[in-house]
Amino acid sequence: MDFSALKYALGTNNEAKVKAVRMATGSEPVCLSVSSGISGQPLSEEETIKGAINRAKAARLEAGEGFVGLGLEGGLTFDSVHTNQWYLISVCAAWNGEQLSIGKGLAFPIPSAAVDRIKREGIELSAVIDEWSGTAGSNHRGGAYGLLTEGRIQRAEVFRDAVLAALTPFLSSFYK
Ligand SMILES: O=P(O)(O)OP(=O)(O)OP(=O)(O)OC[C@H]1O[C@@H](n2cnc3c(O)ncnc32)[C@H](O)[C@@H]1O
Repeated sequence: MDFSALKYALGTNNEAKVKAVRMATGSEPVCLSVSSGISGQPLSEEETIKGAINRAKAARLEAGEGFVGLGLEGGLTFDSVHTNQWYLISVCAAWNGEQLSIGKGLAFPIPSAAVDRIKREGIELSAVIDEWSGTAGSNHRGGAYGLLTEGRIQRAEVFRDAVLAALTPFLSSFYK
């Protein structure tokens, strides 16, 4: 599969997300600041996927016909069935004008203390992670994955896998 054969319009300038697309496709996306059309802090998988789709479609619309739109969205989801635990998910939507594809990256458990603050104070996950890690802009770098795994997993790597999952049906002959 030649991922670099396609042209990509990415619906953000976020550094971790741009890096993820570079790693997944081996090419440089056109980056466009578009709206996700959802809340700043998605609190369900459904809303997270919706934000990714909105970004992918808006990016392609702005970039034009020859592009595959990519929307990368991070969000939280609660598992009430097995673990009573919140998870961070990283989703990629890909839209080529005809076909929509969704890739879901690693779901990682998020401490309830973080989610309690998000709900109580109306802040976003990045604010909590910035505070806990003593840095700014954590969502452009390792993110919550980086902090919680002490650098073993980076946000860009999780999104890279989500991008590969979303794009593979466009490129692999197994899906034809
Ligand atoms: O610049 P954009 O593309 O908007 O990216 P973002 O990181 O600000 O926003 P997302 O919509 O992907 O994520 C929703 C919120 O969750 C936060 N978030 C998601 N994943 C995170 C991570 O790994 N580390 C820290 N914050 C994260 C993020 O910063 C937002 O406040």
